[in-house]
Amino acid sequence: MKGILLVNLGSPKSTAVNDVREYLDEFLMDEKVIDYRWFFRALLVQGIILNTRPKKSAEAYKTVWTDKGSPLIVITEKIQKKLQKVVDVPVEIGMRYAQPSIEAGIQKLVDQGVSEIVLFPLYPQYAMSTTETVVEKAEEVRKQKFPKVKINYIQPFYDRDIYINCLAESIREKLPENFDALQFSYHGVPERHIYKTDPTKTCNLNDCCSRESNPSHTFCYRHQCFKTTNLVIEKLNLPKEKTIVSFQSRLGKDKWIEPYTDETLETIPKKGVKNLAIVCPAFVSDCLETLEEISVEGKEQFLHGGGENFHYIPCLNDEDRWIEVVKTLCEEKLHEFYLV
Ligand SMILES: C=CC1=C(C)c2cc3[nH]c(cc4nc(cc5[nH]c(cc1n2)c(C)c5CCC(=O)O)C(CCC(=O)O)=C4C)c(C)c3C=C
Ligand SMILES: [Fe+2]
Ligand SMILES: [Fe+2]
Repeated sequence: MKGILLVNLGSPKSTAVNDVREYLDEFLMDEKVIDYRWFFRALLVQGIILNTRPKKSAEAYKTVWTDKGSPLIVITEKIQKKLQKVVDVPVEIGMRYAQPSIEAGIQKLVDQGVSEIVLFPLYPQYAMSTTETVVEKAEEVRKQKFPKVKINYIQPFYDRDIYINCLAESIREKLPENFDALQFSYHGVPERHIYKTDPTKTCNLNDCCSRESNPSHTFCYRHQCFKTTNLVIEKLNLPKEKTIVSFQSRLGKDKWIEPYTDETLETIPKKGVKNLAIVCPAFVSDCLETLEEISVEGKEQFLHGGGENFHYIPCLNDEDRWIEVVKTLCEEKLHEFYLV
């Protein structure tokens, strides 16, 4: 029997500082996220970051937390429930970090008689710190705990027509009547991650990422963000000069991919952008990084820089048109089980 596992990043189990610390410890000690050798990673994460960040992050989580828990998990559960209504195989969720874990999700499917799983990492663009770590973790769990189970992974869908149409329509509906620019703010990654995962060693992180084709693009997160943006802009018929791409959520002292969202928000009002619409297409569900970092902090940065109107466009969340896309992508992979 077949089943579907939707995998998202995960959140702390509560906004208590200790729970946030435990979550950040698991997340940041993942060598696909902070890719230093164990000793240096432990020194940075456990010796420095975990001394101060959990308190600050817990405060931020408190501002977005709902009665039912973290927005990211609540929304992923809503996607699961809606998808379950339109497909005829069991659907479960698993988080890369904290609970409900990937292992718990697979166990629930196995308990329902599933032996062939379509696993959907809920990230449109490929990154070592998202897609790759999910696949690695799921394979580790499968080999250790469920050796008889087969898993088929859904690939990044950043340029798929069905996804682009869905994202463009969702943005179109929510765009305010008057805006000077539409900003696409993607989660950032350290530059080093892109060089590391580029098997062709051809990406220079400059104009290369915006070229139409280059062998490095399959694993270039920066290119995939540009591509999603360009395809959406085309669908929306927007002039390119009216759009901005930037990368948010930097952590630590390394160089991250540019341009940075916070700096952009502070400077664009001086260049004439007073009315801004902003969307975050690296996230399929709203979460701390969109609801707090962009909607609250980002808005302050923009207004502080001289901006007048800041309009945040929510993620796809559990919109029906997005559930249709999830269904189609899952069904494609479910069918592949019949072909092998
Ligand atoms: C959308 C894709 C994501 C990428 C790429 C990504 C890379 C990445 N993130 C960190 C550090 C942190 N990220 C945090 C939160 C967070 N990150 C993503 C997604 C991506 N991260 C999401 C969906 C969330 C929100 C989780 C939630 O519960 O709502 C955090 C925790 C919050 C905080 O303290 O600010 C950290 C830390 C790194 C280092 C990284 C790439 C190397
Ligand atoms: Fe992150
Ligand atoms: Fe690139």
